[in-house]
Amino acid sequence: MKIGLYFGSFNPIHIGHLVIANHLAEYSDLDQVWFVVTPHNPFKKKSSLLDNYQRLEMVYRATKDYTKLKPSDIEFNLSQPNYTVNTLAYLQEKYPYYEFALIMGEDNLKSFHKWKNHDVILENHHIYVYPRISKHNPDNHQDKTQFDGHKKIHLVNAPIMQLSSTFIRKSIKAGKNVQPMLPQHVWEYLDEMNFYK
Ligand SMILES: Nc1ncnc2c1ncn2[C@@H]1O[C@H](COP(=O)(O)OP(=O)(O)OP(=O)(O)O)[C@@H](O)[C@H]1O
Ligand SMILES: O=C(O)c1ccc[n+]([C@@H]2O[C@H](COP(=O)([O-])O)[C@@H](O)[C@H]2O)c1
Repeated sequence: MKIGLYFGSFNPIHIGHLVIANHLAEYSDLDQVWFVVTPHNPFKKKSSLLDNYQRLEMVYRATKDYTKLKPSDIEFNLSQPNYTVNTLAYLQEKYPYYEFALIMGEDNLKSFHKWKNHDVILENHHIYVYPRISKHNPDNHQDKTQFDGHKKIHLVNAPIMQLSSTFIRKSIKAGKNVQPMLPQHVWEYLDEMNFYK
């Protein structure tokens, strides 16, 4: 079975994440997509981050109606900050019969050379890259990366979703209605818990 791993803070998970994951589960050779909730992204500050289990709960609620999409708390008990190479090694040992691939936006591919042991990741795993307009490159002219044409990197024609968790958090704080940007069950939970206000 081929599993695509979609790593993120998911603070909160939004419909952009869900559309991408569903596209990969339905239109690529991946059998399932796992949302791996990262306790601490090595490149991000921890402030404004909700508790791990609250972010996991939102991912659980967002995915419970989709058989091919699953939440994963695998990084909660691994050492922090969470380096993807370590998580992949742990998962491969725990599930030796599964084939794990990475899912990332093309903006992330541009900084992939800075990830810990990225060469080891590429040696052992395929990466599915979907189009994404970078905050730093809004015209989206295609910068070359050292990974262009790499045989383990697969470009996927998923829709471009211009949403971010940061935008949603700021909007909630400013009293805006964010309901259409979130899966319904996530919005209900978030509203009930008064998150990000
Ligand atoms: N609108 C989107 N379309 C496609 N991919 C996205 C979108 N938003 C986030 N991602 C990607 O999903 C993964 C998890 O996202 P993450 O939890 O960091 O969300 P985010 O919306 O970018 O968060 P934040 O605004 O808090 O930095 C990352 O690989 C990120 O690049
Ligand atoms: O392993 C690394 O060195 C590494 C560096 C930066 C990011 N990551 C992973 O990539 C995920 C998405 O990153 P981001 O910055 O787009 O939220 C994040 O949740 C981490 O799991 C991993």
